[in-house]
Amino acid sequence: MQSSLPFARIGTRGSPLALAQAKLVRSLLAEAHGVAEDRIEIEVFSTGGDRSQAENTTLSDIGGKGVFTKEIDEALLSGRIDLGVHSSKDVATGLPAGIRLAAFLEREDVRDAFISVSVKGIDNLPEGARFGTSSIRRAAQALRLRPDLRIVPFRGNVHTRLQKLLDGVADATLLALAGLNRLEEGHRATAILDPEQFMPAPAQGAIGIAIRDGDTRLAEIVAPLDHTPTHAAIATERAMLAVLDGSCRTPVGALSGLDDGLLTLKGEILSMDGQTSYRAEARGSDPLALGEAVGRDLLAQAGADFLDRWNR
Ligand SMILES: NCc1[nH]cc(CCC(=O)O)c1CC(=O)O
Repeated sequence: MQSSLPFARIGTRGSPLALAQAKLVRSLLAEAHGVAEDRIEIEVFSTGGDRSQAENTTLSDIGGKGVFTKEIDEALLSGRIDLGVHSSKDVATGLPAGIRLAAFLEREDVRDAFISVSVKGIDNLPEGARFGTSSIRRAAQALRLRPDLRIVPFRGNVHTRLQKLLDGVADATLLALAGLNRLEEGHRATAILDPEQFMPAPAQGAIGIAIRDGDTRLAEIVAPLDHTPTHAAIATERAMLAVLDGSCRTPVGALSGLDDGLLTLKGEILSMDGQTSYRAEARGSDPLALGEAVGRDLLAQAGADFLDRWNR
């Protein structure tokens, strides 16, 4: 009888990437606790972000925080599920009260991949080529190098975007190598971009697990899955983002690392057209303090009203 009770219920979005990530968490949890996988349930939620993709509106149209997590957050708070499994970069810096990102799996490759069916790299794109992305960061970083590119909105899940390329909707796109790898599509990358030049999104490549804050049973369940260096890296990148924002209307890149036991963080903000950008970097032992320091340095360089000046 006892063994048929669910051990834990996971909430996730329904995209192939989200499901692959939820299944990975399920198998790691089953292994860590010696329970059968079928005692860990996966419940799929459609979020505002998913619906906007289907309707082909933009994320800024629907706006608001937690567009990829709201429904999962609510199910977590109501007790319907125990764990929310997310791509950390899709989780707003201001989580609802009562929810906490408690564990992060070891980070996948943090870099962006360049994908094209016609050319080997961004430099080889012909004048005025169509660059498919709905990420304001990727658009700004591409336009910085190639102001002639025409940005084409490119939403939908990873497979949809790859198919759009094959269909000739755009000449090239950028995708997170992490997502491609988790879908066993890493071979689709035409080139892997230098993360110093194309700084990834804060928290890119890391699966995060949300729990109810203060629920010690849940904290114990996820603790064995937490990868300490990834946790520190995501904490510092998200702390930087929180200072800057957290408007999804500002192109922001982050790159953290470890150097001689100290955490390092580089951050970048760009104007929408990529023609103005600021960088800051620092090192430290406290992830939150480091992220806040780099974020404040960027704000000071750009001027706190940079959002209005750049993006009007
Ligand atoms: N916004 C969509 C999204 N959220 C997380 C990933 C990739 C996986 C990750 O960064 O963990 C992607 C797709 C992409 O940017 O290519």
